[in-house]
Order: sequence, then C-alpha cells, then structure tokens
Amino acid sequence: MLRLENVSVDIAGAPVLRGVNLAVPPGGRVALIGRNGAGKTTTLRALMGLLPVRGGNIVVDGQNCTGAPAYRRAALGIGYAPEERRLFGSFTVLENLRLPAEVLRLPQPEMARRLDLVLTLLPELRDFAPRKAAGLSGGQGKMVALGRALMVGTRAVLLDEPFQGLAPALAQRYAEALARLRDALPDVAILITESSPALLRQLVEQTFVIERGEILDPADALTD
Ligand SMILES: Nc1ncnc2c1ncn2[C@@H]1O[C@H](COP(=O)(O)OP(=O)(O)OP(=O)(O)O)[C@@H](O)[C@H]1O
Repeated sequence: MLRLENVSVDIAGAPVLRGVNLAVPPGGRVALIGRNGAGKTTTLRALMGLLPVRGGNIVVDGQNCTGAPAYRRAALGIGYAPEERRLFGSFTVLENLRLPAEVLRLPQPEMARRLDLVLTLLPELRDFAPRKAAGLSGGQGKMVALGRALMVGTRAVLLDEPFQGLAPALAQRYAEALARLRDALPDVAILITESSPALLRQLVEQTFVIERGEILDPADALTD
C-alpha cells in the first residue's frame, strides 16, 4: 500500500501540494487526473522522495518513508517513469533498462530475471535494445521509461503522463502494454497521471482528481 497522508509540499516558497491524501492499494490501478500545473508531477516526486515534504507522511507498506531518500523507495520496489523520460542518451536502451537495478545492486540472476520479464511484457523493446537511447522517438522512449520503472517496480510503478504527446497508434500500443502488465503482474500497483481521464477508463479502478494542489472530493470531481 502506498499512502500520502495530508502531504504538503512547497516549491520556491509557494504551496504546491496542500494536504494531499491518496492511497494506492497493493495491485491497485489508480489514476491521478488534473490540469497542467495542478500538482500531479509534484505528487509523484514527493512519493518518490525527490523533493522535500513540508508536512504529512508518506507511508509504504506500513513503513513511514517521509524523509527517506529516493533510492530507499526504489529499494522498496517502487519504479518511476517521469514525464520527460530522462533516459541517458549515450547509453543503449539495454543499459538504460539495467541502470536502476545496478544502482540497487541487485544480484545478476535477479537482474536477468527482471529484464526477461520486462522484455516479455514489452516485446518491442527487444528490437531497440542495442540502440542508443538518444536515437529513439518520443513514443519509443516512453516505452523504455516504462520498462525501466518495471525493472525495480515490484510493488508499484508511478507513471507520469505517459500518453502525453503520443500519436494515437502509439498510445494504443502503450495502453495494450499496461493491460498486459495488469494481467501478468496483478500484485504490482500502478499510479498513473494524466490531464484527461479518457485514455485511462479501461485501465484503472479508481480515479483521484487534483486541482491547485488539493485532491477534490469525488462528488466535486467532474472528470470529463
Ligand atoms: N521548480 C519549480 N519552481 C517553481 N514552481 C514550480 C516548480 N515545479 C513546479 N512548480 C509549480 O508547481 C505547480 C505544480 O506543478 P506540477 O509539475 O506538479 O503540475 P502537473 O500537474 O504535473 O502539471 P504538468 O502537466 O504541467 O506537468 C505548478 O504551478 C508549477 O508551476
């Protein structure tokens, strides 16, 4: 279970998250919907330990991780695919996939097992595994970022606006990959942000709406 309890975050002295409460159950498929600037990326970055929290708690499987560094969250099995992909352009796709697992010093057999799983779930990654990440299209890069998150995300993956900027055919392939993921790894939770809920309807069971740094009451949250 991932849980944000009354989490507040300031950036450059301004409140960006105001008392956010949000829970993702084990294996849950949860969407966080909000307009540009509403606080979606900040919520994921706070969960990942990539920025300081002013108030509240971040709890992962009962452990309070609020002040813990990002690598500890990754070690707890949380993978993160940022909106801007953040791949290392001079590394191959395979090297990019292996990197978070190497940072966590996973044993080689475990790394090989996870790589095999990722390449089974996202078979198109096999085709560009030897290529430099710098040469990928935006859509291919998003698929690699999903694979990289899955290399360490044994409990949960956090996907920041993965459909943003994808051509319809690629968006369809990405959605199919998420559906395969749901079927093959039912225990891995997914928290996915988007500005519009339309693409996520088939993929999630629960939707939170964020507006100006606050989670709306479901009754007030008109998601269309
Ligand atoms: N480094 C920063 N310095 C100043 N303000 C920031 C910074 N990062 C984010 N913000 C502000 O925090 C608010 C929330 O940003 P956030 O990136 O979380 O929104 P978002 O919902 O993910 O939107 P988007 O879809 O545009 O990424 C915005 O008003 C943004 O301007």
